Amino acid sequence: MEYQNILVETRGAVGWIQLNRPEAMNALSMALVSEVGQAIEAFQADDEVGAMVITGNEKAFAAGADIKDMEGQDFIDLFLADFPYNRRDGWDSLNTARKPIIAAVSGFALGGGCEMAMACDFILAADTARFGQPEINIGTIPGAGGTQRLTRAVGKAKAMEMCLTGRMMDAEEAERAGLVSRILPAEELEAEALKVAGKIAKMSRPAVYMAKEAVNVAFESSLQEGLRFERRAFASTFATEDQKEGMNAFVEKRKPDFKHR
Ligand SMILES: CC(C)(O)CC(=O)SCCNC(=O)CCNC(=O)[C@H](O)C(C)(C)COP(=O)(O)OP(=O)(O)OC[C@H]1O[C@@H](n2cnc3c(N)ncnc32)[C@H](O)[C@@H]1OP(=O)(O)O
Repeated sequence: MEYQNILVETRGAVGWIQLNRPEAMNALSMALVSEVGQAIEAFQADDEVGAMVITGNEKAFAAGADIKDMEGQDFIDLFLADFPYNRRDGWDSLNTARKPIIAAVSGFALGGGCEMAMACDFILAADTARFGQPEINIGTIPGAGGTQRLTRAVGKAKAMEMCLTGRMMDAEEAERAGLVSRILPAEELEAEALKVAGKIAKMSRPAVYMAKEAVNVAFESSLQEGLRFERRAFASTFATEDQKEGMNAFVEKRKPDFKHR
């Protein structure tokens, strides 16, 4: 598969996707989002890959949707196309991937860039990372999940302030607020993201899928429904060979050898 706007490679068991429009701060053109979706689908279908990483460059993870693409659009164009989800192969693939996806963020993650990072399963941030939903500055609002995912991640007060004023959060504030799982020195981000994704890729794949689904259910259901889902998913791991192997290995004081079955 030939990609114009992203660099894609397999690093061990990790699918690596690097946004690559440095001249435009990795602005998310429709073509770029579509290619991200195609890469995710390809890695999802590849049995050798157990987790993915999406990253940008040191200046920008992504500075949002491509404003030059969008500026000439009017309501009816966007409404009928269901923008920005009109490239369903892009945002939908990200939102529905079963393999875990880590966002490794350096520099700006703004607008759709912040939304793309939040749509990943968790964010590892460089100490240079800056997050924001600045759409208000250009007379619009977030459209790819910003008002919803940011509010769930950092709470109403911070999300409201950021969406109403366009204020950015630096990496430390983002970590304190729960938006990112960890901060790393910028020069260590890539290696650490690869290490963490590689670690996940070695785990039992059915258990990884169930853990991801169960955590995501917490965002979409009541506590009781979530707890019931978790118990059912927990019990079903006992139908896998990997659970037998994992627990045997613990008892026998050795490393497990998961077969993803
Ligand atoms: C997905 C939705 C529905 O939620 C909608 C959105 O995402 S709307 C977009 C929200 N994002 C923004 O408003 C951020 C826009 N960018 C900036 O504010 C700044 O570029 C910056 C703070 C990220 C960086 O500033 P600076 O270092 O001064 O670099 P610039 O000279 O501004 O940018 C360099 C180059 O990149 C182009 N660029 C940057 N962002 C975008 C963008 N979102 N879309 C299109 N192009 C972008 C910028 O125009 C410059 O290119 P040239 O004009 O020099 O060719």
